[in-house]
Amino acid sequence: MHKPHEPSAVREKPGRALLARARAAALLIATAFRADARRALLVLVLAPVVGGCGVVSGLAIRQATDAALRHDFGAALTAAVLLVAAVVTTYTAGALVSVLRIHLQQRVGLLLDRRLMELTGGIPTLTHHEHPDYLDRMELLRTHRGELGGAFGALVENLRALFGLGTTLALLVTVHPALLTLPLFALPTVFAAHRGSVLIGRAEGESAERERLRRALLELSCSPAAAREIRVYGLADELTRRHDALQDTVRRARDRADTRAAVWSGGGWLVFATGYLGGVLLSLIAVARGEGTPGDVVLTLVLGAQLLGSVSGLVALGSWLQHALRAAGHFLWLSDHAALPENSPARPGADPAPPPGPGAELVLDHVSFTYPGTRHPVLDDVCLRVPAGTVIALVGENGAGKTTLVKLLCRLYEPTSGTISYGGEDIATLDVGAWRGALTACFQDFQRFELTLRTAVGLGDLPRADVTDAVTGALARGGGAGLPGQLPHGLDTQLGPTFPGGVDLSTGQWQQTAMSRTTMRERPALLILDEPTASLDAASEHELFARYTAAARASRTPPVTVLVSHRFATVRAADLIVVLEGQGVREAGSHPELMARDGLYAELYRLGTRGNS
Ligand SMILES: Nc1ncnc2c1ncn2[C@@H]1O[C@H](COP(=O)(O)OP(=O)(O)OP(=O)(O)O)[C@@H](O)[C@H]1O
Repeated sequence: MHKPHEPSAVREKPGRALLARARAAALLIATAFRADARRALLVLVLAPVVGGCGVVSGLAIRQATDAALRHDFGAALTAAVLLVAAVVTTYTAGALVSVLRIHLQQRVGLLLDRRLMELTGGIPTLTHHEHPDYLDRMELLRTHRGELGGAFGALVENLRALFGLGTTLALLVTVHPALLTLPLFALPTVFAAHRGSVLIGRAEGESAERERLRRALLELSCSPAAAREIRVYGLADELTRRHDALQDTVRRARDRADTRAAVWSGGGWLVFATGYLGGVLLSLIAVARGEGTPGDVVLTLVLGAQLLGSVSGLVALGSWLQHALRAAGHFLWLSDHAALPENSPARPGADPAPPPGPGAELVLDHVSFTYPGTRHPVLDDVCLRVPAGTVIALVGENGAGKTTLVKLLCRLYEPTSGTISYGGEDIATLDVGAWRGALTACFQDFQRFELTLRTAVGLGDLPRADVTDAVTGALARGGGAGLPGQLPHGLDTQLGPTFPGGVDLSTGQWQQTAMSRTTMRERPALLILDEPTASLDAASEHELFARYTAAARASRTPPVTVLVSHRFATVRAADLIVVLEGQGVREAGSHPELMARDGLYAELYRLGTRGNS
C-alpha cells in the first residue's frame, strides 16, 4: 500500500522524459490545429520571421556605421530605411503573433479542459479514485491547469527565440569565426536552467501528496457542510495547525529546490558573461589590426546584446516550456490511464450485449470483493438468488458491506471474483452505460444538484428531463409533490445558495428531490435505495418505502428493489431480508422466517424496535 511519506510515482524516469516532452509538444500543436488551423499555421510561420528581424537590424546598423564613416549619404540612407523596416516588422508582426498566440492559448486551454472533463467523467468505475498516483496527478493538473492553456504560447515563443538565436549566430560568424564559440558559453546557462527546472519539478512531484492533503484541509475548513462540526468540536485551530504543518513541509521542499535552482542559474550566467566580454575584445583587436571595420565592432556589440537577450529569453521561455510540457505530460498520463483496458467502458474484444429487459432474476454467484489498495475482502463468497419483483433488504452493522454490494450492482467496482448476473447475463459483459440506464438508485450521500428543481429531478432520466408531466409524476412518487408549491418559482426555482436568487432547501427537501430523481426512470430493472432517507423519521421513511415498493410490485415488469436501511419497521416489509456479517451472508429469509429462526436478525430486530414497543 502507498505510504504517505513515500516519494510519489509522479517522478519521471530520465530516459522517458524526452519522449514524454515530445509527445506533449505534439499534443499541443495538434490541439492548436484542431482549435483553429488557419491561425495556428499563421502563427507558426510568422514567429520565426519575427525572430529573424533582429539580425536584419544588426546588418543595417553595421551598414549605416560604415557608410557614415565613409561619408556615403546614399548607402547610409538605404541602411536607415532597412533598419526602420526591420524594426517596424518586428513590432507589427510581433504584435500580431502575440494576439494570435493568446487567442490560440485560450482555445487550446478550453479544448484541453473539455477533454479533461471527458477523461475523468468517462472512466466507468470508481477504482481510479483509490490510486494515490491518480490523485497526485490530478492534484498537479489542478495546480498547473493554467499552464496547460499557455503551453502552446510557450512553444511559439520558443520558436521565435530559437530562430532569433540561430540568425544572430550566423551573422556573428561573419565578423570573426571565433565568435561562433559564444553559444558554447551560453550552454551552461541553458543547462543550469534545465537543471533548476528539473529540481523544482521533482520537488513538486515529491510534495504533491502533501499538497493534496493541505488543499483537502483548506477545502474542509471552508466547506459549509463541515462548518457546524468544526465549530461544535472547536476544530478550527487544529485544522489550521495541521494545514500549516503540511504547508511548511511543502514550502520547505520547494524553497530548497528554488534556492538550488537559483545557484545553478547564477553559475551559468557568470560563464556566459565571461564569454561575451571575450567576444567583444576579439572584435576590437581585429579592428586595431586592420582586419575589420568599426561597423563590425558596432555589429558585435549589438549582436552580443541580442545574443544575451535571445539566450536569456530562451532560458526563461525554456523553463516556461518545460513547465508547460510537464503539465501537458500530466494530461497525457491521465489520458493513457483512462485508456487502460480496466478503465474502458467496454471490455476488450467483447461486443457488449444490451441488458435483458426489466422483470428478470438477479443472481450473485460466489461474489467476493476487495477494495483496490487494501488486503482484506469486504465481501467474500456471497451467493444470492433474487427473483424478479422481489424487494430485498440488506441489513447489517456499520461497515458490514451493504453499500459495497450496492456499488457492485451499479458496476462502480467490478467483483474481485464471482459473477453478478441479471436475466442470465453476467452484468460485467453488458455495456456499462446501458446497464446503468436500466437501473435507478438513490444513495445515502446523494448529490445536491444546484440546478432548477425541474432539472434537479429530471436528470434522473435525461431524455425526459424537460417533460413537465414526467417531472411532476416523479415528484409525486418520490414524496416531493408539495415542493414546487413551497418554492417561489415552482419547478423553475433555482436551487442552492451558490447562485444569485438560488433557494437553499432543508435536508429533508433535498432528500425529496433525490428520491424523486430516482423515480424518473419508469421501468427500471433494478431499483436501489441505499439509506437515502436517513433524516426522515421512521414513520415517514416507512410510508415512503411502502409507496415505492407498492408501485414496483404493481408494475407489469417489476424491478428487483434493493433496500438498505437500519430501520426495522421498513426492513420487515421486504420479501427477502439478507443479514450481512463477517464479509458474507449470515442469514437470509422473510421477516417471519428470520424471527422464527431467532438468530442475529431477530436479535437486531428486538434491539432496533425496543424503543418503539
Ligand atoms: N473506497 C473504499 N476503499 C477502501 N475501503 C472501503 C471503501 N469504502 C468502504 N470501505 C470499507 O468497506 C467496508 C464496508 O463498507 P460499506 O460502506 O459497504 O459498509 P455498510 O455496510 O454500507 O456500512 P454503513 O451501514 O455504515 O453504511 C468498511 O470496512 C469500509 O471501511
